Amino acid sequence: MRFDGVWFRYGRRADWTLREVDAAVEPGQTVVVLGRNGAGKSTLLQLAAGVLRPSRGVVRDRPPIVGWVPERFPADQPFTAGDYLHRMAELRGHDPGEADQWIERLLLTAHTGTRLSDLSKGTAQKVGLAQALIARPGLLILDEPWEGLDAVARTLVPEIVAEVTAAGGMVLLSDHRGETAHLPGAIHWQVAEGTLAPAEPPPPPAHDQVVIEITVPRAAVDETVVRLRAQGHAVSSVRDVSAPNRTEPVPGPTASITPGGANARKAADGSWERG
Ligand SMILES: Nc1ncnc2c1ncn2[C@@H]1O[C@H](COP(=O)(O)OP(=O)(O)OP(=O)(O)O)[C@@H](O)[C@H]1O
Repeated sequence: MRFDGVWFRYGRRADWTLREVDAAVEPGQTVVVLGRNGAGKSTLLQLAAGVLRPSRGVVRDRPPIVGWVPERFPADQPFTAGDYLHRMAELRGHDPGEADQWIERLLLTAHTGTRLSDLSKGTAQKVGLAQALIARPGLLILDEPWEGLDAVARTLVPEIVAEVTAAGGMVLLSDHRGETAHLPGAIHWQVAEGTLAPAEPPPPPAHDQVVIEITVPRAAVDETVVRLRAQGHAVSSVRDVSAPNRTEPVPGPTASITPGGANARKAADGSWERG
């Protein structure tokens, strides 16, 4: 699917929300759209979904089945969650029972008899996700899929994304808090000032990280730091167990480490010298 010279504004006299967007998503690819609040991420996703039409330019080669999960599920509908999902399965030409696998997987069984308007935000989001997946989409569009979800459901999102892409589908999702940093293989786009550009993945949020302490022989310090960094881990310091209060920062991702490397020796003032 590709955006071919796409421009968009919300009214004839409004400022352009997006200008000259040229970008492509390949089958099996996950694209994370980054950008601050109001940058135009949802607008871009709705153009991809076909919910909005470009003011100029065109979106080409959109897969025939699109699953779109808006940032807020429109819960103002006169159905229970179960009725709604069974009807959506039917509308999409599937057996209504096919909704049940998603009801179970997304832990919605206890909520099937609840009216959509009485669901919590997170549960309503899961109903929105289920309706998109029932369709077996070739393009799955998730607008801030982490918002409002409980811890269990949050872990399901990367799993589901991986399944859709493994089946050759494309996934386009927005993330203003950088929570999707660890979606393996995803590419990133940044929307800013109305334009779209490729971006580096943001670092994982601090609350999503832990510190693991490991102990290695002194002779293996250099090699261990290099290997851990090559595996994508952040190594920030090395502590000498014989001087527990002395912690040496490890400069730069490629710089050699302190203290001192394999042949280091301790100086009289307690600092480490290279051997
Ligand atoms: N229906 C609309 N009519 C007019 N302007 C709109 C409409 N929807 C969004 N906008 C405006 O377009 C701009 C981009 O909005 P959009 O929702 O795409 O941003 P976003 O990056 O998704 O932000 P957020 O993270 O807050 O959802 C904003 O200035 C917003 O106020």
